[in-house]
Amino acid sequence: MLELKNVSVHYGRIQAISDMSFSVDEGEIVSLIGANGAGKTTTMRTISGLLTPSAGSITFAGQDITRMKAHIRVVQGISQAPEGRGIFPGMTVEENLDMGSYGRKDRTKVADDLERVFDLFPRLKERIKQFGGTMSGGEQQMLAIGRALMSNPKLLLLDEPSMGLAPQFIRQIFKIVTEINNQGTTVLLVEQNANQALARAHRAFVLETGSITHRGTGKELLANPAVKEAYLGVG
Ligand SMILES: Nc1ncnc2c1ncn2[C@@H]1O[C@H](COP(=O)(O)OP(=O)(O)OP(=O)(O)O)[C@@H](O)[C@H]1O
Repeated sequence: MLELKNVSVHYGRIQAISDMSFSVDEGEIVSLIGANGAGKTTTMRTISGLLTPSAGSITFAGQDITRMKAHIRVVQGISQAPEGRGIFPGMTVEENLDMGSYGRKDRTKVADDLERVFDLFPRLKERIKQFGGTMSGGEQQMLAIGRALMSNPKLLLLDEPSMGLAPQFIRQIFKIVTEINNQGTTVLLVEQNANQALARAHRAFVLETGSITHRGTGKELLANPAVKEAYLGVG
């Protein structure tokens, strides 16, 4: 479904990603783990089209999207719930979700997608008229994921969905990620919470200073001694 080939990304002269290659198959949950500054967010923003690679190529569903504009990628089926959520604080839950379906003409299907979001996150339905900015961190994360689902993506990009959340919300968010995937949406997940991200992933990659250093199934990486020592808090 998605393939990055020899991708490099620069911020001016600073190289954030070096010669990165990986793929995501349809139906998978793929996790990208790594420390602060490893390049996880840069990778996500490059896939969603907010950054352009300085080298390499990205294909999605058989199409070269390396230089495609971000809003066209959304129409093609790539949607991102960004790091830090990025919801519209002065808009209600309903308006935030509406923004996620902006421009879609298939309004009957949009109504079905809204039902899907409310089934996944009943809390959003209860709070439909509440302003986004007054919701708790966990609720805002639900709203960010819900809004991303409102474009009916084939590939959902989740950038650190567990960041800053209380433990009960973290468990809930990861459970919902699996549920979204079971419903047929392919997921690329970026996380510092390596334990959960690997446990939920079909395949995973470890990113260190802009390069992939380990790859395997989620289970393999959970059992890998080097990954355990560096990311899972056990020797
Ligand atoms: N706008 C920017 N300008 C210059 N350098 C940047 C910019 N954004 C990120 N970087 C640098 O690029 C590298 C990768 O950053 P990135 O945010 O992708 O890492 P990350 O793995 O997502 O980290 P975090 O978990 O802290 O968000 C870092 O060295 C960072 O300092």
